[in-house]
Amino acid sequence: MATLKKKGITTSLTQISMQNIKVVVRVRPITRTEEEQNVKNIVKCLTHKEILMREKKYAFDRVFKPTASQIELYVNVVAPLIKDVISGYNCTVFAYGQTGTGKTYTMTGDKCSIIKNWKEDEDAGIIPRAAHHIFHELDRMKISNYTIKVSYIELYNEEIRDLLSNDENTLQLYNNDSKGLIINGLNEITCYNSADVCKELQRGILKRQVAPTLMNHQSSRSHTVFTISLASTESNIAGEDILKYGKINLVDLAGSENIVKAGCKDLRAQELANINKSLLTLGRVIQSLADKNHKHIPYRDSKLTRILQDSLGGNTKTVIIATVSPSHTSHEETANTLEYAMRARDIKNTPVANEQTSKNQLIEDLVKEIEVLQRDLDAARQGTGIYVDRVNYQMIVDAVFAVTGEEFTAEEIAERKAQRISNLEKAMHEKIREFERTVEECKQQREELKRVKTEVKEKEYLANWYEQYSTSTCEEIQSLLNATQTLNSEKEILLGKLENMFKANETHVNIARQSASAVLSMVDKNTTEKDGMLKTVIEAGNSVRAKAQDARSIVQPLIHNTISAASTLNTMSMSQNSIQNIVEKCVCNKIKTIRKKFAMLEQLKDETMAAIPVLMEQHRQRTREFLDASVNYCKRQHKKAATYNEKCCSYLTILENESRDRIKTNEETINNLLEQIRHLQITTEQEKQKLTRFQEWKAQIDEDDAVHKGQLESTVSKLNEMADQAVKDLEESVHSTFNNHDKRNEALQTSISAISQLEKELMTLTENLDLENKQKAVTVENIINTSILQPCTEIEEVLNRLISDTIQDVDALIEITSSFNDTYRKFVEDIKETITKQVLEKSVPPKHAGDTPVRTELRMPSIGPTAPREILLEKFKVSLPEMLENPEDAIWLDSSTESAD
Ligand SMILES: Nc1ncnc2c1ncn2[C@@H]1O[C@H](COP(=O)(O)OP(=O)(O)OP(=O)(O)O)[C@@H](O)[C@H]1O
Repeated sequence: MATLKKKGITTSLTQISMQNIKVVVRVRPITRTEEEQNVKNIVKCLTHKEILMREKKYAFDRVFKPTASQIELYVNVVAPLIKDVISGYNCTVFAYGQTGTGKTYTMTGDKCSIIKNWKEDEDAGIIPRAAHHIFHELDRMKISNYTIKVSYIELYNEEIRDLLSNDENTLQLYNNDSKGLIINGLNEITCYNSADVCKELQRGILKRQVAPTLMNHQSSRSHTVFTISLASTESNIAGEDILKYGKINLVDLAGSENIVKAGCKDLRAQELANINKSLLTLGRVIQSLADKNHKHIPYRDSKLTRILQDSLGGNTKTVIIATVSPSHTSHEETANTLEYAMRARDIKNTPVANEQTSKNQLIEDLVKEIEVLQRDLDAARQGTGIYVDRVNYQMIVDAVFAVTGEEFTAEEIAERKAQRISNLEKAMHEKIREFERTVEECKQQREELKRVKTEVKEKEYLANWYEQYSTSTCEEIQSLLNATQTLNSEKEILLGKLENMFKANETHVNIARQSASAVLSMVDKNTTEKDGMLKTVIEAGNSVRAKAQDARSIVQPLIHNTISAASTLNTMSMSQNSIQNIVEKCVCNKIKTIRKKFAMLEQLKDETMAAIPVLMEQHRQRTREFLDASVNYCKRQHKKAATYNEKCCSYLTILENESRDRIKTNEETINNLLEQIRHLQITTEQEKQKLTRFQEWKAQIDEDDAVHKGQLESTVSKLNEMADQAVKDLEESVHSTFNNHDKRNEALQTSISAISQLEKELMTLTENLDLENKQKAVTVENIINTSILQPCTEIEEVLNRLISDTIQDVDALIEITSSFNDTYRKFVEDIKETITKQVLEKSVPPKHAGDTPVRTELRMPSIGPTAPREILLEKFKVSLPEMLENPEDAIWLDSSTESAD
């Protein structure tokens, strides 16, 4: 049995000031069909509170343009009511308007799917959004002890159907003094989350009466009321439990238009009359409520108004959403709706919260009521007729007087009392039955509580185990994933490095090879080209080879390292693959197990949730803690990862630096090698140039030598000629001496002076030649010393050899010259001696006048059998002037004496 009214007797109400019910208007956008029909837009939203239609302005609490979203409407209209519901108010939101103007769209939304967040879901209507909002708000306010129930009824053809019930029976409405309006047999489904509410809504929608109309292909012919009721308990400062009851009725009315015009041709007359009746009565109720002078409000004329009685002029907070079409074709219905809504604005409600009542207070109230009834019962038992206890009678009289201000006659009072007593008797019996039922329920609940407690313990244990298990599993998975990630990233880095190292090594090896081959080829070339440079080049080649060896020795460990790194990487990738497989398997298994456990736990959780909301809170708390712990754990992991990353980065930097240093060293080595090769090339070039210069100088020296030789030869030939001439002259002079001693002497004197002159010239020439040769030798020596000795020992040797040869030649020349001088001097001395002897011997004056002087032959001195004729001549020429100078020293040959040579 469900109630649509708060529990009157046991709940006292706190009155709040009266307030007008809130009326908002929502204008639907023009539909595609309407667009195709080229309908005119006759509705204009002037401000967010004013609307204009056919030059008439209407003001409402809020006007929503066709572009207004579902969220915008909800936030402005329904969201403020949710807190009131939690505080214990009854609230009603109903959508009123012509068919096809968006009542159902506004209340449930087009899709009516389960929503994840009331603030975010775009399409959701008021009902699913409000459901999520209530749960969210309870969670936010940390209210854990609550029960949420939903009911969904349809009012069709003046019959009430339970949309959440499996049977098709219609439900009966009746008024209960204490409980207000009761819909007998209505199902109230307990929901534990917003998804449950949405599921129930979807279930109900499927049962709803819909039929196509010309205006809406899925037109609702019925009125529906979806109610979410909330009962929550809070403890006050005294430690008493405070109960709060609040609910929200979400009403989707049938189309307010002329049904015949809307195209419902297949309706039976009764149906048509009933649909209109409900709406007409609603209109009249609104009209009456708006009219301050109107006393009778025809709530009872239709079931719709009976159900909505408390929402219209009662203690409920009410909002009417009037939906209209902007099309000119619906101008009449739109005008009606707007007029209707305008009238509804004048309705005043007196919203009151179901005062927070403690359980003890509730029991106290019940006990008092039972006492009153008990007294009446006793009085009735003691006499005939209808008896009321004196105290009760006085209370009744006081109450009646307080209400009407009239006094009644004893008969009237007796009649009323009898009526009252019979009512009270009925109520008492009802109460007793209810009390007994409550006691029974209490017993059952106690047992249930026991069972649930043990279950809770079990589930707590299971939850703990699951928590621990899931934490450890999560940690394992996380660590495995981290390890995999680290391995992956390390592998990537190492692969990158390996590639770079391979490239660098390749380049180094190529460069080294090229350098080595270039150097070797150069060495070979130089070796073949210049034997002289062989040693140097070999040495240079050796040093280059040594450097290349060094480079190789640098490169080889790198290659070795690279290969070992590659093999490590291979091993790592293999181990990583195996780890990945293990992880995947492990993760799959774990996930399966977790899923199974989770499903099991979900089931257990559902049961637990149903039984004890406290457990829910504990569970939530634990979950929160677990989440906090997880977040902390994640943070810690993040920190660790960051530290590890830093370490990796520093390690990488070190590696990079090392590699860079190695590359630098290699580059430097290679540069040095290249520099050396370049230097060698330059040196070789210089050597070549020097050699060429040297060859030129040598050629020059040879030329000079040849010139000198030629000069010498010409001098010698001249001397020979002169000597011949001198000999001739000497012979002639000797002859003339024989003829004329004086003349001869004079001639001899002339010859000797000429020879001495020649000798002097010869001496000068020789000296000059010596000097020149010495200078050239010095120059050559200098050139050799400065240019060749230093860079190339082989060239030095060659040059030394050449220099020594040249010196030897020069020395030989000098020696020859000096020996020639000596020989010549000796020869001259010999000649002198011979001539002197011969002169002394042969030039003995004739003892007698007229004696013919004896012709004596002048004999040449012997200089040994080996002396050539030229040398002898030279010797003679040299010694001749001396001889002529000192005739007494000349060696004269006897005319009879044959020359020995
Ligand atoms: N504000 C709106 N924005 C977008 N589409 C809308 C809007 N209002 C209504 N519609 C669309 O108009 C069509 C009719 O809407 P709906 O079924 O909600 O009308 P209704 O007033 O409930 O009609 P009925 O009284 O016949 O049940 C739907 O397809 C709906 O998507």
